Amino acid sequence: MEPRQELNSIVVTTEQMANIEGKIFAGGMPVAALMEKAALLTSQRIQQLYPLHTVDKVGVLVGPGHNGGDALVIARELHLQGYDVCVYCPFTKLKELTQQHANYAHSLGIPYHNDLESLNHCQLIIDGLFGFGLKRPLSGNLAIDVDRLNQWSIPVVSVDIPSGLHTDTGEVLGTAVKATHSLCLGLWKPVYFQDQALAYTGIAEKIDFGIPLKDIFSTIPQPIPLQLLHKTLALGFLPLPRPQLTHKYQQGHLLLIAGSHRYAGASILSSNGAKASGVGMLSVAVPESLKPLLVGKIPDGLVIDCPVSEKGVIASLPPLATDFASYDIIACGPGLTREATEVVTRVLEAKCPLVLDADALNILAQLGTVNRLSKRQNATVLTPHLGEFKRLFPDIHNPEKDRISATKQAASQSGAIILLKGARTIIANPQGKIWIIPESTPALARGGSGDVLTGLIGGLLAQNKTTNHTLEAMVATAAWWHAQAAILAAKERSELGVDAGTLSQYLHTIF
Ligand SMILES: NC(=O)C1=CN([C@@H]2O[C@H](COP(=O)(O)OP(=O)(O)OC[C@H]3O[C@@H](n4cnc5c(N)ncnc54)[C@H](O)[C@@H]3O)[C@@H](O)[C@H]2O)[C@H](O)CC1
Ligand SMILES: [K+]
Repeated sequence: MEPRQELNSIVVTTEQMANIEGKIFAGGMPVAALMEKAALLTSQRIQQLYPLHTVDKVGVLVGPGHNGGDALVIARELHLQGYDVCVYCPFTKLKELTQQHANYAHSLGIPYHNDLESLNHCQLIIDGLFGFGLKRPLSGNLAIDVDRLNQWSIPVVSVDIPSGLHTDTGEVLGTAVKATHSLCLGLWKPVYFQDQALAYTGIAEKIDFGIPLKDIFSTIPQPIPLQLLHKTLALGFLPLPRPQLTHKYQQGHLLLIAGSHRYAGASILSSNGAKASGVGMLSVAVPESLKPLLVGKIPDGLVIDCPVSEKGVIASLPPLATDFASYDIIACGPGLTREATEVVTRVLEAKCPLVLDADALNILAQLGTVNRLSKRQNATVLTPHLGEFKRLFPDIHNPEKDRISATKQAASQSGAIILLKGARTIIANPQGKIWIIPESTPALARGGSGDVLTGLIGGLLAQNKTTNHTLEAMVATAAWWHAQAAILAAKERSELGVDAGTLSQYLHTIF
């Protein structure tokens, strides 16, 4: 990978970004020159997105800090290129450099308006009110202006981030600009991968304005703490290498424990996810009454029939399933129901890595033993959605307000690898390494798609003994693969056409 391409996968916090910036300035780069570099490239991108023949009148919102300075450089450049530019700056006191750009824009004859309403004839709005310097909520007339702007149907390009969002948590501070496009300056910031901010960021792009690699890599620790798993990286992990000379057990043996009378299909869907991973051997433990169904649907799986309770739930695991040493990985949970306490208690005694999903998570929450997972001999992977996450970690308040930090905290306190499902799925290990899946599709918000993921994760981890990838990287890779299959399926069949069965059939098509 080319060195600057690697930057596409790095996400930096506000503090790290400020430190990187500090190093650039300490090295002697003039502040004004850095702003000029960043804002010039941003204005060029805006001209590509909104060429002069399609857009004529551009309104520029200018804030008091350097985000406002960027906006004024953009205003100047667009004006020089022939756009009909006007400015609205609802502040009297500006940072010095911003004030200088304001004076120059004024001297060029760019008109300044005293109210937002005067910009409603524009065909494009540039939002340069606040960037990563926003510390307190928008209030008063400023908040009224932003709410008014959000009611217009004029495209908005936000510079660096939509004004009003917290750069790290993605929280809306008072109110925030709903952008059509956001042009993130230099390096990706967490806000772009926090679910709560996605309604505001629009189409997001990064503008690489040439931050020296040495300043980046001397600031952020190794391994990179917060990383995006995009195609280039994922295809470094996938497909897993398969030696010429091998046999089925060498390619991993997964035990899947799933299903109940009520949720019979979950065991089939997770088996299909596991099969798509290419796992060498798949054993599936299901209620005995489901065995004929499973044998019919998963003829290549070894079906283990388990005693069933009156409620149609696996009552206990037979010896074949509790011979834990036979398995490289156990994945447990899809469709079990919350009654299968015995199963989860028993499976926690296994020494191999364990993937727990769905009702296994709810049972784990009931058992109250989540913070003792670090005592297990091998890794545990928990794959909650937000509701399950809240039951598992009730002392992590409002995880939706900062999903990245919440996932990191959960991994640290439980000693497990946590995969928090969402529009931007987050994976954290107990040491603080975080992977983010940068794209997905709402087509995945559908019953059964999580079951497919559990099987896929289990199947990939079972084969991981032939590689030296970290477990969390493989968990993230499974989530990336799952999302990509859904994106492709949605493209070919529409979002409505991505039921869980279809999804599992698309898994092998992405390569
Ligand atoms: N990353 C880089 O290397 C570069 C970043 N650039 C741009 O600079 C901004 C960050 O600039 P900064 O001046 O630090 O902060 P802001 O412009 O976001 O605004 C801070 C400014 O606003 C005041 N303020 C904060 N909250 C409020 C509020 N609720 N109401 C009113 N006023 C508020 C605060 O007191 C400050 O005065 C970054 O995002 C980039 O756009 C460089 O130009 C290029 C290099
Ligand atoms: K902004």
